[in-house]
Amino acid sequence: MQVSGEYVESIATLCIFFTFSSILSALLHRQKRSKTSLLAGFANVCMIAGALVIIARNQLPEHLVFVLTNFCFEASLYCSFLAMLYFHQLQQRHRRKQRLLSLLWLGSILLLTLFPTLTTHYNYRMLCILPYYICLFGMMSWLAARQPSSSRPLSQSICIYLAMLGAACSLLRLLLAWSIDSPFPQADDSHRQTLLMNVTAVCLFGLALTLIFWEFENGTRDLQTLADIDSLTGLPNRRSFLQQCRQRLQQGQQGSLLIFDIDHFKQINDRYGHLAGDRVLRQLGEHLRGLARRDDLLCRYGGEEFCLLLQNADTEQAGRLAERLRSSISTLQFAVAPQHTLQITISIGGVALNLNTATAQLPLEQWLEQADRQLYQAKNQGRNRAIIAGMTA
Ligand SMILES: Nc1nc2c(ncn2[C@@H]2O[C@H](COP(=O)(O)OP(=O)(O)OP(=O)(O)O)[C@@H](O)[C@H]2O)c(=O)[nH]1
Repeated sequence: MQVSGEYVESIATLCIFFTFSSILSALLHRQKRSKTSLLAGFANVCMIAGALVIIARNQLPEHLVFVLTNFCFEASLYCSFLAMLYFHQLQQRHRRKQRLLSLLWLGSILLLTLFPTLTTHYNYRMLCILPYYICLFGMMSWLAARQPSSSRPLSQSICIYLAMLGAACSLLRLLLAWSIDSPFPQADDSHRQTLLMNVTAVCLFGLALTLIFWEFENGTRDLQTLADIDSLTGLPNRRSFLQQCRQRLQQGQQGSLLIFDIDHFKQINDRYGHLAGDRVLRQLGEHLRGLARRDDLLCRYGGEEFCLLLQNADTEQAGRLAERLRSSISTLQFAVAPQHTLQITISIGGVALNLNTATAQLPLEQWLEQADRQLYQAKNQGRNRAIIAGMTA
């Protein structure tokens, strides 16, 4: 049986993919079994099936080898495409595109199976299969690029470039194959085609693998958000606040620490219900976010208590800021039910973190205790007031 040089030279590359696939399976086992991971994993299984067909080419009719390998590689590309749709939850929105591309895929395979004479002309063969590759790679780079992301993760960029490279290689293959009117390309043409085919195969494999990493990166980011953010107000929680405060203290930064607490919050819960209380906390969180300066650290410390670390603010500045905060909150209207609003007041206790004094080495917990003591005083003195480290603002 005559064996195309194109296939022989590809075997080494495809064997390398086979090795990579073991790493991939290991990764898949560590991941939650989402549809994206499973489809991307299946894409690589299809690649390996294609590679096995090539390795066993001497035992199979040449025409069958050609049809089977293309079936496997096209299936692999289609699975990667589906994985990307599932990853971005776009599978419902792009139903028509999916149908069109699956028709293109099956159509090209049927054409090659039913009309074996087509395979005697290299350019016709390529015309049957390469438009599908160009379409799918092109669509994948478009899908990956249009996903909004404030800071583009590395996997997203790699996905975009791999898909663009795959589309470019397939287009170049088609252009170069156009003039080859024989069953197989000769010498130089064959080398060029093989090289481009191998690069396309690497793109295919890389895409599926990168999609898995992308999902993994997103998952890690989501977990981090869950660990750091209070789900009711969207503000940082106590844990992440304390962590950032400690970092700032270690860097020797000056500032003041305020703890504030809604006055008689229990009455709001008792009178309007817990959900209304939640609504008040959420709205207060939004107002505080608007009032805090860019470098300040704000958090929901727990229950109806919030904390604010004022960057570079001494006792006097902290007093002024606390007073401004207290008076602006007391004028706001909080919606607790449709067409029902109420006003609240807060009490504030604060302390300046003056690191030039003898207290510079105090651990953060002691600063918090001091601020809490001032808050306790503010409550005892009748609420709706701010007391900063002994001075009343
Ligand atoms: N709705 C709602 N209520 C909460 C939440 N966390 C704590 N609370 C309530 O906040 C109330 C706090 O009550 P207290 O500690 O007695 O304080 P207070 O009524 O604000 O009185 P003072 O602080 O002394 O002015 C309790 O009723 C808690 O159930 C929450 O996430 N949502």
